[in-house]
Amino acid sequence: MIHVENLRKSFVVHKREAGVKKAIASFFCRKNERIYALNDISFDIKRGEIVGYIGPNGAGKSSTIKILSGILTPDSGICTVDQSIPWKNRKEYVKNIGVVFGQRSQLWWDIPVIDSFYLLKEIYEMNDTLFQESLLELTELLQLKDILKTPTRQLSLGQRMRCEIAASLLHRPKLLFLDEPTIGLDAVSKLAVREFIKKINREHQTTVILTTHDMQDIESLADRIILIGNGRVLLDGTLDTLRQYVPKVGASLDEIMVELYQEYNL
Ligand SMILES: Nc1ncnc2c1ncn2[C@@H]1O[C@H](COP(=O)(O)OP(=O)(O)OP(=O)(O)O)[C@@H](O)[C@H]1O
Repeated sequence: MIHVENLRKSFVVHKREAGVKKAIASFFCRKNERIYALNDISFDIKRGEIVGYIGPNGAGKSSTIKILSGILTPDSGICTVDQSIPWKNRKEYVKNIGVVFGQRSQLWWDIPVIDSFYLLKEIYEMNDTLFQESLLELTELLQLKDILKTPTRQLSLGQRMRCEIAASLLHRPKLLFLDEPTIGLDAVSKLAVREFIKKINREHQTTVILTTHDMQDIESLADRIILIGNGRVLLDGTLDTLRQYVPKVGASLDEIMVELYQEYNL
């Protein structure tokens, strides 16, 4: 379903120097530097998989998700999702994907959630029957009934995240990108989100790519883990593969990650 080969992405950033004098000098004479967010990433993902895409801060996880969802274009490399190139013909492409960025909202801030859903219906060009079916299913599964008429800005984080996930799935995409979907959620909301992800994967064979720093998300959801660091794939396997790398009896997944990051100098 997803084929990624030798993907590279760099950004040109303004180089800032420490100290007031150097900061003033660099204001008049800008020095730029190129940083490599993705440095040769390759992987394939099959339909129906739940993949945990993990790595330390700045590893390149969000950049990959942005390329896969067509928001960013890479410098070079191949990236296809069901034969489509994500950043080409985006209007059609987005009908097949759902995206949740835990740190950002795709809902309109000042209007009731249900109105955002109606706007998304138009954007995805959904027919009335499919929209009503989907809305009913998601409202029930994510317990949205009492919050649909509330403007997004008045929702708690947990309520908003349930609405974000519903918004990403209204048009029944085959592929779902979740970028830190449980960030800041309490234990009850985290469990509810995890259960919901398992359910839609099981019942609709939705392929899920999940980035998170919460190793319990990974433990509960991911069949497969792709660990990246400094824009490269460091490990691609199951949780057991990860555990075998650090054969320390009784080590938690967080401890294993710390050891791995140290081993790879991340
Ligand atoms: N728009 C941008 N302009 C400049 N640099 C960027 C931009 N987006 C990302 N980067 C840089 O690319 C690298 C990878 O960033 P990215 O956000 O993909 O990492 P990440 O693995 O998602 O990190 P985190 O876990 O902190 O969210 C970082 O060094 C980051 O500073």
